[in-house]
Amino acid sequence: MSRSPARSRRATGWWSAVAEPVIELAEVCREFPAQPPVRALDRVTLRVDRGDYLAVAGPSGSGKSTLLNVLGLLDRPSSGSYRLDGTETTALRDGARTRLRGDRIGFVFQSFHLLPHRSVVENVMLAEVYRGRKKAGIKPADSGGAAVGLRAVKQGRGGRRARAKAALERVGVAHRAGFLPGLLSGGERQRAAIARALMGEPSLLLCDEPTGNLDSRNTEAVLGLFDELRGQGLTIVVITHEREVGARAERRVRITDGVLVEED
Ligand SMILES: Nc1ncnc2c1ncn2[C@@H]1O[C@H](COP(=O)(O)OP(=O)(O)OP(=O)(O)O)[C@@H](O)[C@H]1O
Repeated sequence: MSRSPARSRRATGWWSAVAEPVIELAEVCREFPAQPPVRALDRVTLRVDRGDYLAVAGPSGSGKSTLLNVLGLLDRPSSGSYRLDGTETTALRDGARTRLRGDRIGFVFQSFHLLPHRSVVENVMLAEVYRGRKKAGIKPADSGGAAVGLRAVKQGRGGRRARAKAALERVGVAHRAGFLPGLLSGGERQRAAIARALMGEPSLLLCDEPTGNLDSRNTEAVLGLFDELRGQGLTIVVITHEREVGARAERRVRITDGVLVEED
């Protein structure tokens, strides 16, 4: 589906004057070999603009994880086109896909995947190691917020710590930087995991049931954070079974048997 620039201007922020596509899926199919073959995504067409906040719902087995894997460049469509930030991804080699993923996409999962014996700030710092951004001379994508200056980047490991602290600041848990994850509440842990996802200033945050392990108060804190991040120009896609999470999103789509339909 294509969306008018006017519709995207509902979001606020300097970046929203012109709608700028981050995700463009066109007629994407993903089939898995089986007898008969499973069509987990069936001609999915979807455009998500910079600063959009999209919730994806659907019954078990409908194709949500497959969609997330395709959007996250963890899996390739069997056919169709996927442009991410203007780059056609389907024909890219594995190395280029990995680099694009590391530069542009942050992932948030239901279970926070924080290393229990590393402090919160070290967990966030590790994101850069895994992203292969150790040298980190790369200019962050222009999503505003906690971009740290070149001086910090040049400080090597110290720069990484400064960037991690800035990311923790951005999500409101800088005061827990030196703690082990086990001492944090569920909501604080998820915010730390979001800080880790924000390292490298991605343009797209892909979230799989991000509030599935949280009580209502912590869910509210994470949803408030998503609102803020979106206001800073981050694009957020959330897979969720939870009605209240879907209700907070600007747009909702539902997948049934691999077919994606936009809801009102
Ligand atoms: N690697 C695979 N090989 C074969 N079939 C697969 C594979 N991955 C997914 N499928 C099938 O594709 C369909 C969509 O699966 P998917 O995991 O995307 O659903 P989902 O909506 O995320 O489900 P859930 O909410 O239960 O996690 C299902 O029928 C599933 O069995």
